[in-house]
Amino acid sequence: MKIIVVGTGYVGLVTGACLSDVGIDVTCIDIDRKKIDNLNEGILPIYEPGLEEIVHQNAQKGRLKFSTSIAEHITDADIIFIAVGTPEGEDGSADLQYVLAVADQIGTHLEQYAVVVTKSTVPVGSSVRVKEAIGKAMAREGRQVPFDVASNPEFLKEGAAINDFMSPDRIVIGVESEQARKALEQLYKPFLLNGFRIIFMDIPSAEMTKYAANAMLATRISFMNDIANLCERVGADINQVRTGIGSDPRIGNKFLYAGIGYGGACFPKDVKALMNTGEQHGHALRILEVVEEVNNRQKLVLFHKLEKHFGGDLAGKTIAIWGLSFKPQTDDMREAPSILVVDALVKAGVKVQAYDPIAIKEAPRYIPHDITYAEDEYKALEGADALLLLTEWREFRLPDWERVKELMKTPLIFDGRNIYNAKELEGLGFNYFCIGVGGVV
Ligand SMILES: NC(=O)c1ccc[n+]([C@@H]2O[C@H](COP(=O)([O-])OP(=O)(O)OC[C@H]3O[C@@H](n4cnc5c(N)ncnc54)[C@H](O)[C@@H]3O)[C@@H](O)[C@H]2O)c1
Ligand SMILES: O=c1ccn([C@@H]2O[C@H](COP(=O)(O)OP(=O)(O)O[C@H]3O[C@H](CO)[C@@H](O)[C@H](O)[C@H]3O)[C@@H](O)[C@H]2O)c(=O)[nH]1
Repeated sequence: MKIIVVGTGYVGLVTGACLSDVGIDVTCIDIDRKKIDNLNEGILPIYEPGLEEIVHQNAQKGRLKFSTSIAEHITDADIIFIAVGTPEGEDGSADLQYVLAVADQIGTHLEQYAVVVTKSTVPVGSSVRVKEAIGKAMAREGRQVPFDVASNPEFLKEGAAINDFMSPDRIVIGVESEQARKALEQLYKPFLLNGFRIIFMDIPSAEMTKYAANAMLATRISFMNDIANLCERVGADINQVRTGIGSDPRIGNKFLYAGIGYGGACFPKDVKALMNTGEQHGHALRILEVVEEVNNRQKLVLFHKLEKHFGGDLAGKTIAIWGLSFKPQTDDMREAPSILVVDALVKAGVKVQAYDPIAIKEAPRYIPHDITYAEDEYKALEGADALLLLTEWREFRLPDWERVKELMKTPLIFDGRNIYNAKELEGLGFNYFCIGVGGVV
């Protein structure tokens, strides 16, 4: 079996690497020549735990190749994955231009039957548009080659992508032909050995499943953040409330963590795209409007606590930040709450000293201010009036508190991820604030 994966970002590279790791011959294609040149030299474009090793091993064995040319590699491909970006368009809809450009290329060069699978997150109806774009390109070239389209949305989480791909809870596949169904069943066999399952459905339902899943998870997070803010006001503790409600199997204990709002390459844009689909079909998704509003507000909740603490005047203060990426174990800065927090701090006249173990290289592309990027977490604390914990990297969990206190001008901590223990820190002489805990605020 031979596979092509078009788009070599977080999803495409993980998909290509993991498929090659079970023995399949994979070529990853990207329009970005620098990315491909680097990959051919063993340099990865992203940070994802465990990915580098898999890429190197399989590239060495000749099972995983990288190229900029669909034309050169499409000849004997059985399955072609489209895994390019679907960024937010001006009106909030998913921009399909990259997906359709790939479809055009496929139609231009396809020589024998293949299944064209959309892995990118795309609105309902996109597979129809992919099919049309392929057909149009074939007509332009004066050829007719049989092909099928399918939808196989990806559910991996950044920072845990390899495990999510290798041991998926489920694989969702939308098909409209038996031949496509068989090809994809065969492809995913190696991943089903541990009892995981493929859920086959029609294509529109598969496309909708992806958005519904992300919108549901985003809703849980906004719900918990809203409850957390209420907990602060009534003297309850969101951490205890989470344990209490999470023990009900109908609710479950995952994705219930209050914090500084959801960010990343997916939830913010997918919630907007689903709302846009609703509007286009005369059915406004009112719940998601509020989910988004609560999230936007939550991203600045820590800043407002800090501002309140200093009586509304932050000018001239030095603030340390630990963590810039939108979540731990990734260098991804897309829609990271840190971008808004830094912006608000700088506009309030604050000197920002930030540290992130991995995203520190990527951060300046997203943070348009001249802030200090510290070499390590302790350097960021020098002379700081307060510390804001924005991303719960493991290495921030048990710092040397005595050293932290010595370095800071004032022992004041605002924890945006609730990773520290209020009593312990207060015992050590810190003034501690977190999210959703009455009495601590
Ligand atoms: N990042 C995630 O965790 C995640 C998880 C599940 C689904 N998704 C979805 O998967 C899709 C890809 O997301 P991503 O985060 O991997 O994107 P990304 O921005 O990291 O990568 C996209 C890649 O596609 C390449 N590309 C664009 N046009 C191309 C073309 N015409 N030919 C070849 N390559 C082209 C770009 O150069 C880039 O390398 C999106 O629809 C996203 O919503 C993302
Ligand atoms: O209880 C929680 C869980 C997550 N988050 C935040 O939510 C965001 C997203 O986190 P996560 O879902 O772990 O990472 P992503 O890589 O964005 O993964 C989501 O988006 C992907 C792209 O569509 C999907 O494939 C995944 O299934 C889906 O979890 C981050 O800002 C987290 O800090 C919380 O605030 N509280």
